[in-house]
Formats: sequence, C-alpha cells, structure tokens
Amino acid sequence: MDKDSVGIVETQYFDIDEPFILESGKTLENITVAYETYGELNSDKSNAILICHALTGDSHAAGWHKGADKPGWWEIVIGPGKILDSEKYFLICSNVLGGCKGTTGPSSINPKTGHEYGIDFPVITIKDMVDVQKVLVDSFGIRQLYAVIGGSMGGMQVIQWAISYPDMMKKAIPIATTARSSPQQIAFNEVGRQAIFSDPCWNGGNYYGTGKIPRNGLSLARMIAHITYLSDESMYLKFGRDLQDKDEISYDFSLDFQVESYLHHQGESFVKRFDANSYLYITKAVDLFDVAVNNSVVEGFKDVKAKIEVISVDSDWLYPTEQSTEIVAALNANDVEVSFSEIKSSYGHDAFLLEKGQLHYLLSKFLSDTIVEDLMTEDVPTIREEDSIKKAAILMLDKNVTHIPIVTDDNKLIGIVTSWDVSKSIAINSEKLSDIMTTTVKYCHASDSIEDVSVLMRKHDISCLPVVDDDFVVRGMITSDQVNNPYYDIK
Ligand SMILES: CC(=O)SCCNC(=O)CCNC(=O)[C@H](O)C(C)(C)COP(=O)(O)OP(=O)(O)OC[C@H]1O[C@@H](n2cnc3c(N)ncnc32)[C@H](O)[C@@H]1OP(=O)(O)O
Ligand SMILES: N[C@@H](CCO)C(=O)O
Repeated sequence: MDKDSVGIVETQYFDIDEPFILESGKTLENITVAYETYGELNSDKSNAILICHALTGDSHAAGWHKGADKPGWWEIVIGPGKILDSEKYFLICSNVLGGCKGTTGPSSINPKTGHEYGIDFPVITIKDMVDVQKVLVDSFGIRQLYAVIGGSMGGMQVIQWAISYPDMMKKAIPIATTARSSPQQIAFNEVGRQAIFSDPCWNGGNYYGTGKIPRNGLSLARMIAHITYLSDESMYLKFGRDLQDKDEISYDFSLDFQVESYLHHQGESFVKRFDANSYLYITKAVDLFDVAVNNSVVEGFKDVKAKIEVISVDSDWLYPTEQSTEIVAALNANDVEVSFSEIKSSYGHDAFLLEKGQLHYLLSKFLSDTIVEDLMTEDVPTIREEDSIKKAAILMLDKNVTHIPIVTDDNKLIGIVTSWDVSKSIAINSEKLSDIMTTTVKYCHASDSIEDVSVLMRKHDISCLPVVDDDFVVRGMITSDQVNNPYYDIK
C-alpha cells in the first residue's frame, strides 16, 4: 500500500428515520446510506468535500478494504498530499440511492413486504440521490461544503447540488457530464436495459433468492456501455486487430480478437459486482436528468451561487465537450463564476478515472485556498489627488510600478492612476492628476480568494488591483502576474 493512500477503510452506514419523499411524489421508508469518509472534519466544519460517484461506482472511493486486491475507484486523486488531500479536507463519498453497495435500492428489503423490492422500488432521480446525500451531510453538522465533485453521473449530482442547494457549497466541479441526457445517451441506456429485460433469469425483476441472476443480460448491457466509455483511438492502442490466444482467425463464432475477449471480461467482472435491477433504476435516473426549466438550461441554472469548474475530455464521445460548454454558457448567462478546462486524453469518457496528472493540475488550481494576502505586495507607493502628474510619473519610474492608488490623507482609496493615464495626459495636455485618474476603482480585500480576484481581473481586463481593508485604507496591491503565477499553488 502506498504511503499516499488513506490506508485501510471501512464503509459506514447512516439511517434516515423519516419517510423520504421522492421527486415523483412517492415515499421511501427506512433508507440506509452507505458512505465512507477520509480525513478529519475541522472545528468550524468548513473543509468538507463531497465526492459523487458515477453510474456503477460506490462509496469506496479511496483506500483499501481489508483483504481487497484493488483500492477505491478514485485512489489516484484521494489521499494524503494528493489533490483531494485527506490531510487537508474531510472527504465524504456515499453510495447513491438505488445502488447496490449498501445504500437502499431494489435489492434492499421492502419493509412493507419483508422481501426485496425488485421492480416495486420506485423510480428515482438524480435529485432524489442528491436529497439523500444532503441528509447525510447535514448529519455531520456541516453548514456549507467546501466543494462537491464528481464525474459522469457524479457530475450530474454536482450540478443538481448547485441547483437544489445553492448556498450549501463554495465550489462545484462537474466532470465529463451534461446538463441533460442526450437522445444518444438515453438510447444506449435503453439498449442496456432491454438486454437485462430479455434475459429469462431477470424474471420480472424477481430473481433474488432464486439462485439465478440475469447474468447474460447484465453482462451484455455492460459490454455495450463499456464501449461508450472508451475511444476508438484507445481501442486501437490497447488491442489493434490483435488476436486473443490464437495465431490465426478460426472461421467460427469463437472469440478471435483481443477486444472481444476484453469486452467479455468487462461484462463478466461487472456481473460479479453489480445488481441488474440497480442498473435499470440508475440508468433511468440518468436518462431523466434535465436541469432545463421551460426548455432553458439558462433558466435551470438561475439560482446557482457556487464557483464552478467544468471539465470535459476531448475524446469523450458519450458526454462530448459541447455538453460541457453548454453548461459553461448557461452559467455565464447567469453571471455565475465559471471556468472550463478540457482534459486531453485518448482514453475517452473514462479518462476522468485515469488522467491523474491533468486532474491534479486542474483541480489543485481550482481548489487552492490561496488568498490575496498570501501574494500581494504590501509596501506600495500612493499619491494624493492634488499631486502633479509629473510626480506620479517619477514615482512610477522610481518604484518600477504601472499603477498607483490615489488616497486621502488617512490613506483611504479614492482613485487610481496608471502609466497609460500618464501617457494620455500628454495627449490631452493636462497636468492635473484629477483629470486623468480613475475614480470608479475596482479593488479587493486581503482575505479574498485568488480565484475571485483572477475572475474580477479577467472580467474587467485589469492587470493590478488595490487591496483595501474594511475602511478603504490601502493595504497593498496585487497584480495579474502574481495571480497567474502557475507555481504558487502546486505542492
Ligand atoms: C465512479 C466510478 O466510476 S466507479 C466505476 C469505475 N470502474 C469501472 O468502471 C470498472 C470498469 N472500468 C474499467 O476497467 C475502466 O476502463 C477503468 C477506467 C476503470 C480502467 O481503465 P484501464 O486501467 O485502462 O483498464 P482497462 O480498460 O485496460 O481494463 C483492464 C482490465 O481488462 C482486462 N483485460 C485487458 N485486456 C484483456 C483481454 N485481451 N482479454 C481479457 N481481459 C483483458 C485486464 O486483465 C484488466 O482486468 P481487471 O480489471 O479485472 O484487473
Ligand atoms: N465507467 C464508469 C463511468 C461511467 O459513466 C462507471 O461505470 O461508473
């Protein structure tokens, strides 16, 4: 086990005692939520990050279960010193409602009948999954999450969190996802469901305890879906047209190619770890996901407050980059602080589970806690409104600065003069600072985050901001060079 792993972990369970009303209006009772946490919640409960898993993930995102031969599904990003640093953050991941890894789903016992729900389990939505997570998060006494993050269906949950609970998180990171499932995504899911339905062992969903499970149907569903998680290029790179355990093609219907063998392996491994009915319910929840209000994604995002980093994968043809840029455009239209990055990878959709280096770079920048005070220059020259432009010009040359705050006698900010303003004074033949100074000055505070300041600078095309305290007294200056220094937040 690597020293940058959270080590041995155990899944925990949380019971929701109250009846739970679903988006459909139906009620579920006795919901249990399986979850894992890594790291410690700090005293003011401000360092929690919720990790939302994808379609077939679970609460075991990191570390090792005793005796297991594989770690959690996002071990590459979670652990001491990693991007989701368990020494810095309190990380929570829970299995979704409808799942089969400890959270209540169709394979759970229906308290009304004493038997597994099967397809008596109500149809659930991404919003229901998020509402259940909210109860879990509340149970820790957390008033605001530092961030919510997830890929694919996990990204849908992130988006739903930002919409349903806009004050509950500072930052949100939806990866390789969409604001609404496309016809193509729904189509692939439907083919997968039909594969399960057509397996006689599915038996109308009543296969628990029969000794038979819809193995072939579920395996076929996964084989189809798994193709969509890869790219054509990654399949060439992995297999080419190489044959599996033979030197010549066999001219029958046995497996010839490595890619066939690989897909069978993916299907068979999946059947060992997943419940067919859960697959039906969760893919249905994905299909129903659509944040649009009155067919407008912009309207759907109107209440979002979190700062958002949208990430896509260039080779993802299942959740293509255009779906991420649709999210970005709709957030921009609502004046939400949003940034966008595209992972360059040949892996396809599943790149969000694999591209450690790029995830590290993108996420550490976005999650960084660096504030203005950490980077600003404190000892800055200032000037009075009544001073001459010549004095400003000399000060700029002496101190090697391009921006000088204009202050009152008690050092309160009233304006700013730039080297460009000084040049302008020659053109308009002026000697008075008051003729050329800007009085509607953009400013920031020492406690502001670097991301905030970076956005402000980009939005107004400003390269330098005065830093003031609550009384508008100038405490320093921060420049775009300081904000954009790529090394400041990389551990
Ligand atoms: C939140 C969540 O998303 S959790 C769910 C995520 N996990 C999954 O989706 C599990 C299945 N998915 C995968 O395996 C995904 O491709 C990934 C992203 C997780 C792993 O990708 P990679 O590291 O590139 O692995 P790759 O796709 O090559 O698969 C490796 C497996 O295929 C097997 N394999 C490779 N070639 C062949 C072959 N020719 N014949 C049979 N099996 C093969 C390997 O033995 C290995 O098996 P194992 O997983 O049982 O150890
Ligand atoms: N391969 C991942 C991502 C699918 O979106 C999973 O099975 O959950």
